Amino acid sequence: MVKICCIGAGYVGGPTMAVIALKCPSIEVVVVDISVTRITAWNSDKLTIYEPGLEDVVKKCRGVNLFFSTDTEKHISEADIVFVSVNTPTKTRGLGAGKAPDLTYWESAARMIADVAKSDKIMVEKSTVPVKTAEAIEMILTHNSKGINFQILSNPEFLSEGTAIQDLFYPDRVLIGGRETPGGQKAIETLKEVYSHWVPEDRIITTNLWSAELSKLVANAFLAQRISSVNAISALCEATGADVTEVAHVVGKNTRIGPKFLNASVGFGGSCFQKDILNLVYICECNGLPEVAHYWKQVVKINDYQKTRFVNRVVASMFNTVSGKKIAILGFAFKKDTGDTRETPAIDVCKGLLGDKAKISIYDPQVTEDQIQRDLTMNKFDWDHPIHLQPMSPSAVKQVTVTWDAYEATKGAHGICILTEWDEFKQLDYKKIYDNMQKPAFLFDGRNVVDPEKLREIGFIVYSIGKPLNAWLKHIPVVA
Ligand SMILES: NC(=O)c1ccc[n+]([C@@H]2O[C@H](COP(=O)([O-])OP(=O)(O)OC[C@H]3O[C@@H](n4cnc5c(N)ncnc54)[C@H](O)[C@@H]3O)[C@@H](O)[C@H]2O)c1
Ligand SMILES: O=c1ccn([C@@H]2O[C@H](COP(=O)(O)OP(=O)(O)O[C@H]3O[C@H](CO)[C@@H](O)[C@H](O)[C@H]3O)[C@@H](O)[C@H]2O)c(=O)[nH]1
Repeated sequence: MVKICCIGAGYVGGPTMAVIALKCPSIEVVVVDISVTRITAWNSDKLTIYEPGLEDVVKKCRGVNLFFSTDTEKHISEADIVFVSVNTPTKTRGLGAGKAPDLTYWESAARMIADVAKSDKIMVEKSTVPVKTAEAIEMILTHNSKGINFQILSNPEFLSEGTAIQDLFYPDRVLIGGRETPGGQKAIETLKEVYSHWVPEDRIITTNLWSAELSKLVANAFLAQRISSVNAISALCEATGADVTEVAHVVGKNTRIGPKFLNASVGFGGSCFQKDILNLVYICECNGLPEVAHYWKQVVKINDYQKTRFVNRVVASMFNTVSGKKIAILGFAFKKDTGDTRETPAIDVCKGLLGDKAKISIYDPQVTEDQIQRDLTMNKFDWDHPIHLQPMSPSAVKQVTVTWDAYEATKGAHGICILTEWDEFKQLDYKKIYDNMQKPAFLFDGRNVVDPEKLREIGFIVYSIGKPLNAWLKHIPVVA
């Protein structure tokens, strides 16, 4: 029986390995992690992450051919294929701080493999890493190999949170990069065989190692660039009376552009886009390509601009101050159908409003109070380290309350900000909400989930990203 071990039981390691186990009953899959809490949760009824469909898959395979363990050494040494799916955070200090990825966890995983391996292994890069990482890993492995043969493959993951299981069941493509040597090609074939259990052959792309590593960064950069492009246009729409939804619809009808990923928003979030673009920027700089670096940096800059613009719009509209006012935040996760808050725009918006002394009341169907408090007190990029290495939140932010009910969160509020596009926010009784708010009642829709006209009929002053403005908002200058 082929044995797979995956190092890192996070948002990628957990779901990808669960799907491999489900689709390949003849393969034993063990997911290991240094975090005891995470492994305990994976072995319990309350999985460590919320992802539609994941629980079903895990329940079907756990204890059969899918296992979660902290016994890293044992399972690495027994495995034929070792996936590495650990964190690759942005460096916070030293060379490349604020841009380059911190490969500490990667390197320690590679050293662990070299230490405990007793037989030949294929090591698969599942984490998103800078191009040429495989070369560094090869060096660590071969210098410590004790005669063992290691083949390194790059097999970046393209799943999106909230749709991870569907993305894994029906991937647009699976990418496998390897060395162009007979050993490298044989390793590619071995991994290809695993995916062939459910992925059609024409969707499995094989390339050289560097193309595979780079393609992952570029794919994310292109996706994020689309959002920054439409978000930049949203500002122009507000200034001119055009409607960004209509503009995006028209533009997306061009088959060369396509309709997906053109929703204007308060900004993109998530653990990947910003980190991966900064990584790309750093690689360009290191390769003497400052113009290319500058080009991609703008995608992140526009995203920051969009978040600041949103906060300024809220404060300016509410008579230039939110001091002492209750602002309800609907949605804290970085997108719907996930409880993940990494780099969520809600953090920046809340911090901006707190900076103006607002009192904030937050409701998100999947995010706990503890998580929100941690997010609002943590420094930039600290969130991307294994949980047990993250700083504890020193003291709760007192001006923030968290509830499990949208009506409670909005009761007595002066304004509402919608920051995640949860479907349930479309169905709320906005008349009831309006009746329980201070007047004038403001609503700032950062995800374009509500119908602004209907809400204006109720009496709200509504701001929707990139849409024609209320008469009141039109005359208020907003400086981002
Ligand atoms: N989250 C996504 O949607 C997504 C999608 C595609 C790619 N990626 C990439 O995949 C990688 C992992 O992302 P994630 O979201 O799963 O991160 P995560 O933080 O959820 O999980 C990483 C896990 O690795 C563990 N870990 C770290 N060092 C370890 C070690 N030496 N031994 C054992 N376990 C160790 C951590 O404790 C943590 O549980 C990143 O490079 C990310 O960029 C993420
Ligand atoms: O039209 C859109 C689409 C998305 N977003 C926002 O963009 C962010 C990222 O969304 P999405 O890409 O759907 O989720 P991720 O889970 O971050 O997935 C991205 O990052 C992963 C990690 O690398 C990749 O594997 C995926 O292919 C890539 O889509 C979220 O805040 C979304 O709300 C918008 O604002 N407008």
